[in-house]
Amino acid sequence: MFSTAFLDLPPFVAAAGTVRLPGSKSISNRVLLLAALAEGTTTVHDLLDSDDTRVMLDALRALGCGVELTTGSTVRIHGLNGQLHTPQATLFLGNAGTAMRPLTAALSLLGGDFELSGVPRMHERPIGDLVDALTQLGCQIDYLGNPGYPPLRIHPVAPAHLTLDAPIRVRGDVSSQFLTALLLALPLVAVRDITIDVVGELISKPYIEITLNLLARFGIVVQRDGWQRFTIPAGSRYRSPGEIHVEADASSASYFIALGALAASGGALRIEGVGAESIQGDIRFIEAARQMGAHVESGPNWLQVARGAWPLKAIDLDANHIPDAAMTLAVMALHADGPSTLRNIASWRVKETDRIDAMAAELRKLGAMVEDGPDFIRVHPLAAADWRAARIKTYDDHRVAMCFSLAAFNPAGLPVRILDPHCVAKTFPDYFETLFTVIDVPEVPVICIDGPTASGKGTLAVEVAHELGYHYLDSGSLYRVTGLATRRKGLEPEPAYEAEIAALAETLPLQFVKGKVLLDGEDVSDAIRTEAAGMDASRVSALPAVRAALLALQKRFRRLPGLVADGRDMGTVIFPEARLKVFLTASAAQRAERRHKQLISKGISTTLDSLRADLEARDARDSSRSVAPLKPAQDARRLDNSQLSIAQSVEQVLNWWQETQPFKSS
Ligand SMILES: Nc1ncnc2c1ncn2[C@@H]1O[C@H](COP(=O)(O)OP(=O)(O)OP(=O)(O)O)[C@@H](O)[C@H]1O
Ligand SMILES: Nc1ccn([C@@H]2O[C@H](COP(=O)(O)O)[C@@H](O)[C@H]2O)c(=O)n1
Repeated sequence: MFSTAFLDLPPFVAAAGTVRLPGSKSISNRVLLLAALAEGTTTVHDLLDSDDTRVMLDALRALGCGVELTTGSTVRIHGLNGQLHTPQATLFLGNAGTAMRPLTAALSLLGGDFELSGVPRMHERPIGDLVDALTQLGCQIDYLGNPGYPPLRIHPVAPAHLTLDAPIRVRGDVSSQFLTALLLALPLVAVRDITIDVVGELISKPYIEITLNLLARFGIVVQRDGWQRFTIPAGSRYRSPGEIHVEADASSASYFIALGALAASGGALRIEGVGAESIQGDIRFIEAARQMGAHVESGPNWLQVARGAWPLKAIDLDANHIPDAAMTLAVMALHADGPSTLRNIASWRVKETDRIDAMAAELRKLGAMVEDGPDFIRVHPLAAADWRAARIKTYDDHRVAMCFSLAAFNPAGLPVRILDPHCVAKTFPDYFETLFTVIDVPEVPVICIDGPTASGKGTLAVEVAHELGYHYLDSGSLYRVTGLATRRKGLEPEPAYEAEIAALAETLPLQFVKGKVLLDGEDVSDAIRTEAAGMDASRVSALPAVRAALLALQKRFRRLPGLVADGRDMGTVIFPEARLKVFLTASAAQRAERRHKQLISKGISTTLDSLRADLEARDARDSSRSVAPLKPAQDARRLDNSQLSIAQSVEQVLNWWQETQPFKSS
């Protein structure tokens, strides 16, 4: 997961391969609540691990429900059998509508004292229609902030005081989650038939189908009369199915379906975990994608997508049945043969953010012409010359972030910057990592930082990599480990043993794990950091065959979203095409002093004079060797950090990097 302030996506040219998607958020949170209310233990497999499921699990624990995390995505829930062990709790539900709405209904009926709150955006998401419906029943709920919105206080009500004989009326035209909440909760008190009447045209019907389907898995068979009336039969009781598997998220599939439809070549994109027989309404995104020209094949548990028509065909769609996935169509529409209109999407305005406003604003940043209204958005195609490199604001909305990652696929070959990429944690924490496994880019960005010993290259490179979310290559550690392996083999780091040492380097059993360097499984991080090890590294690094042996390994570090590499020849030999090369220096006196402090802090005793002599000798050898000598690349930017703090050096390099990017004016 990327927790950086932004993530830059280089332009995509192709996509191919296989992705396995995380579990559906809608199914995960419904299943968790049903399992908690049911009698018996439910083992939930393939549960989504995300912000929204975590708040639901925390809430269930706070309510006294037994939650056992077994393997990574399997959870065992010990059901409460409709009886609360803890009839008092304060629950923080983040921005999870799939937790806030059903828990409000269930806790109002279970009897107890509860306070439910969330992040500020949750307090702007309406819940009044659900509270009104529950109040008709006799539940007692107070608004602790603005009327009609969380936070809420729920007071205990005895079941005998609930009015269950008249139909409960609930609005269906703002959010289908209100009806879902009632359907999930009312079996708790079904001593007689309970009828729910939907007022207004029910939106997002497929989500209600998921609810009914899952209720049936837990023993509750709801009678449905069209989409206006639902009856929970008297005597309904939740019974655990024992084991239940969560399908992969069909809305998340939409980004990869779109990618397959957009990618020019590279073969098909296969999506595993969800298929044509999914119970999720958003699977119907496939129909819309096909309408736009995507070539989609499907099986029970997989999808395979390739580009069909190109440009894509413009679409005019009532997207009420696929509200979440339809956002992806808005980005695909940039590549269509005319304006595309998505209608009947008023619910976008009350989601994680006002999604109509958000999509329109960010599409305009890319250069697109967009029209929008209370319940529609119309997106005009974008010609290659009109695309702009944009910084995409994500509004703490996972779907905005994921949709706009697709803007990195554009005919102008422009990158896209996604601000606050961490918001994908709501439903797909590893979204970007998954994306990077299937896309092809013309150039993975690299920043090279070369310079003499103890100039601060490693410190600077690690910080810059951290800020950008890039990978990091400490190339010196490869020579250091080679030097150590040489000694352990009883060899001298001398030209006489060049072939043997190169053979060692070629097959180093080396791993980098959580900042540690492992040689054949042994943590050698400290052993390679002594000055003697540095000197051995310098000796082996002067051997041409050793340098050649380590070449391919270093190049393999260049992976998306980018790399910061430090060493002596990063800019001159390993990545000569890098857009930013920094040659970092500091006076010998400063460097010796820094290294002295560094070693003393690690409990290694040494003297300033000997250190300075050692580092000067090492620099002299590194600069004078015949292959890949230490020297600035012709196009390197020089940075003398003798008088700079680490933070100032980092800022300078990030500013230089910024200058190489086309985001300035957006
Ligand atoms: N700008 C700076 N100001 C003060 N101290 C710094 C600065 N940059 C780095 N240092 C400190 O100098 C020491 C050496 O830095 P670092 O290990 O990053 O150097 P290096 O160039 O990677 O060394 P080597 O080439 O030997 O691996 C560290 O203790 C680090 O905290
Ligand atoms: N790209 C590189 C990196 C390092 N070396 C040699 O390894 C020695 C140790 O490197 P540190 O950065 O960890 O101090 C260094 O003195 C160089 O001789 C190299 O040749 N090329």
